[in-house]
Formats: sequence, structure tokens, C-alpha cells
Amino acid sequence: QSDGLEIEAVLQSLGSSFDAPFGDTNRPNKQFYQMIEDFRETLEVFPLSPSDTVEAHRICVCVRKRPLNNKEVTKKEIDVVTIPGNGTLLVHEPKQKVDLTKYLDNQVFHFDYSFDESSTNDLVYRFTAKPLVQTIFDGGMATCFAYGQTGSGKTHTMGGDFSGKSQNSSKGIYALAAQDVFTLLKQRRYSSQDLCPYVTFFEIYNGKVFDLLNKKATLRVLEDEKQQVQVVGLQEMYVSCAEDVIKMIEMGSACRTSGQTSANANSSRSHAILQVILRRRNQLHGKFSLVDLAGNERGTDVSSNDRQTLAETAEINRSLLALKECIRSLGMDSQHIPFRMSKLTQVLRDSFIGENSRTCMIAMVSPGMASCDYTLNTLRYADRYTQTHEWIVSILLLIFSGNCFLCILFLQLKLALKNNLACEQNNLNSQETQYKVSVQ
Ligand SMILES: Nc1ncnc2c1ncn2[C@@H]1O[C@H](COP(=O)(O)OP(=O)(O)OP(=O)(O)O)[C@@H](O)[C@H]1O
Repeated sequence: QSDGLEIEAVLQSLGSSFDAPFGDTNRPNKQFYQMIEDFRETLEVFPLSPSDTVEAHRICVCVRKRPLNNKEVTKKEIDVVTIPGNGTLLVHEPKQKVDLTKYLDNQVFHFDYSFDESSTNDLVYRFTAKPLVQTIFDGGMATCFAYGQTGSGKTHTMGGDFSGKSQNSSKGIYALAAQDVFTLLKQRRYSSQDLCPYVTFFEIYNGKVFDLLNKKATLRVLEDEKQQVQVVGLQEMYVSCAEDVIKMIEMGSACRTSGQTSANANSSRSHAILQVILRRRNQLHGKFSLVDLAGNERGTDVSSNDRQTLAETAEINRSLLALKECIRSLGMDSQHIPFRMSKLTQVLRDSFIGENSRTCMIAMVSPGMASCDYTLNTLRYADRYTQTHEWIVSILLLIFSGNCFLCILFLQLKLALKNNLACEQNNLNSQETQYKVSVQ
């Protein structure tokens, strides 16, 4: 029987055309599966191709869907996410009416780019982090975040493909960005500029900073009199080629703090930050921060609910909320960036200030029906950044048109969003309170 399951899993991973003889007999949620398949038949698909134009964005928000993994295929999980292209993503949320009629709530999300399950790291890199490499040569700060539920593919995207348990670090966004930095450094216009590349690699775990290139030494974060944030003692390694950077990625990744969640046996419980820094005569010229964020799971997803795990989860959620606030403020060109809200945003302060800073957020989603709630959470988190741009356009339009009614409507909308944020903060606070109560 187990052989049968394995054969079935392989056939399913080859394509849905092989699915019918097996899937029809004992697939759980067969009706939903069929409804989604029927819906997909009606869609026009425009897959992203490497020859498509890469647009310049100050804040770029993208989404990447990973394929169903072997475990999900064996369990006959339904794929509830469809990427028709043009930056669109659909979640087919299975629902049931009071009379038990099943139906799909098809929710549509729009991003700058959407990558389907067949997209390679190369393709994702081309549209996300690659355009940011130029920023650091122009004396700016670039930041690329991988955000998403545990097991959704953040480390796969940033650190490289896994073959079995070993990771191919040369195939991740970290390494691809490093290669491009060295390609540009060799170009005549930059080779004469005396720019020197350095790398730092550190993690933030439970509000503490650890140097992944120096035996996980604990580091202090201090602010100097000019409000510059310094990570005291962080090793900045000189690198002479992309291979040097790959060695550092492998060295640092090996000592990253991990744990076990229901979705990932080797879950990263820390935010890992790789920085490629350009210095000219020891002065900072540009900095590219590539951030593999900790999974945004809720407390119940982690396999043990002990004191440490609860504290970890509360800290992860707090820092992700802080990050959301900082990127929102950046998008609105706000004078006040609340970077002191968490250690993560504090160490990334440079990324949120200055006119020449560019950010890219890649939201990762798991395709399975069991992950549907978390997928929607991730998409809503990322969706807010896109909304920020739309808001700025709306404000300008309203000011110029002088339309009072629309102004009132807009202010009400703004108030609703503020309330929503307050709610999120309350949720976080109550999560922390629960944690405190459980510790007592
Ligand atoms: N696009 C993809 N194609 C193929 N396999 C993938 C893809 N994305 C993720 N995977 C696989 O899914 C598993 C989980 O991925 P990964 O460790 O990158 O998740 P994560 O989001 O970093 O999780 P965590 O937050 O728990 O660390 C890995 O085995 C990885 O190889």
C-alpha cells in the first residue's frame, strides 16, 4: 500500500493529467478539488518570462508560490493557489454554507510580480533583488525581504535550492546578488572608484543579535550621538569574489538557530541578515541587506508550546509588525520612521531613511488547502504595502479635485485602517499577556 502511495505521489507531481484515476477515488475534499480545476479551466494565463521588462520601483512587493511538497502530495492536499500572471494571485478558499453546500471564495490579490510554482530562483531574482544591486553602486541602501509562513520557501529562495538536506548556496538570491556586485565592480566605470566589498552575516533571535561569521558571538546594538545605529563588534569580512561570499553564506547558515514547526522540520526561528557593503576609503558607500525573516506562524503551529517557544513567537510577531510599520512609513515618505519598535528594524534603520533607499518584499506562500489561512495572512500583510502607493495617489487626486465628500470618505477609510492596526497591536499584546500568564 505504501508503494502505491509513493507511485501516486510521483504521478501527481508530474502533472494533474495523471491525477484522475487515483484522485477521483479517495481524494479528501474531492468536490473542492474539482471546483478549483473547473475554475482554472476558465482562466487565461500569462506566465512571467525572463524576457519581460523589469520595472523600477522604490518599494516592490512580489509573491512566490512554492509547489506542493512530497508530504502534501502524499496526503492528497488540494492546491488552492493559482497564479495567472501579470502580478495577480488567486486564493480559492473552500467554504461551506449553513445548508452544507460547498463553494469557493475566490480572492484576488495584485502585486508587482507574481511567481508560480514553476519559477526558478533565477527568475525570481531577476525581477526582485537584481534591480537593487545598482542602488548600492549609486550610494544607496537596498533591502530585500523574504516573508512568509514557516515552510513556504523563504530560505529556499534566499539561501538556495535544497537537494536532500544539503543546500546549494550558489542558487539563492544571496549568491546571485553577490555575483552581480562583483560583475559591476569589474566594469570600467566602477573599477576606478576604489570601492571595496565587505560582507556581514548575523541573526536576530529573541531580540538578541548574534554574529554568524564569528562563532555566534552576542552583539550589542547601540545608537551613537548622530543617531547612527551600530552593531558593536559585528565582523565585516573583506571579500574578493562571489565564491568568498558563498563560503560565508554556507558558514553562517550552518549555525543559524532553527526549531521544528508543524510545516517544517528545520524551521528558521531567527531573522537572518546578509549584508553586502561597499566602502570607499573606509567610508560607507552603499549597503545591500538581504533578509530571510523568521516564519510568521502563530503560537499553535510550533510543535512545543513551552516558555521559550512562546517567547520566540511573540518576539517574531512583534518584529514583523514593526517591519510592516517601517515599510509603510517609508512608502508614505513619512518624516517619522518607527524603527525603534524592534531590534530588527533598529539594525535596518539605514534601509528606511534617505532618498536613495529601495526595498523589495517577496511574500512566500504554501499552496496547500491546510495552509489557506496562513497564506491569506501573508498576502494581507504584503498587500498593505501596495495599498500605500494607492493611498498616496488618492490623496493627491483628492487635493487637486477639492472634492469634500471624497475627502471625508478617504479619512474614514484611513481611520478604519488605523483601528485595524490598533487591533493587531492588541492581538500582539494579548498574545504577550497569555505568554506571561502561562509563565506565571
Ligand atoms: N520554490 C520551491 N521549489 C521547490 N521546493 C521548495 C520551494 N520552496 C520551498 N521548497 C522546499 O520546501 C521546504 C521548506 O522550505 P524553506 O526551508 O525554504 O521554508 P522557510 O519558509 O524558510 O521555512 P522556515 O520559516 O520554517 O525556515 C524545503 O525543503 C524547500 O526545499
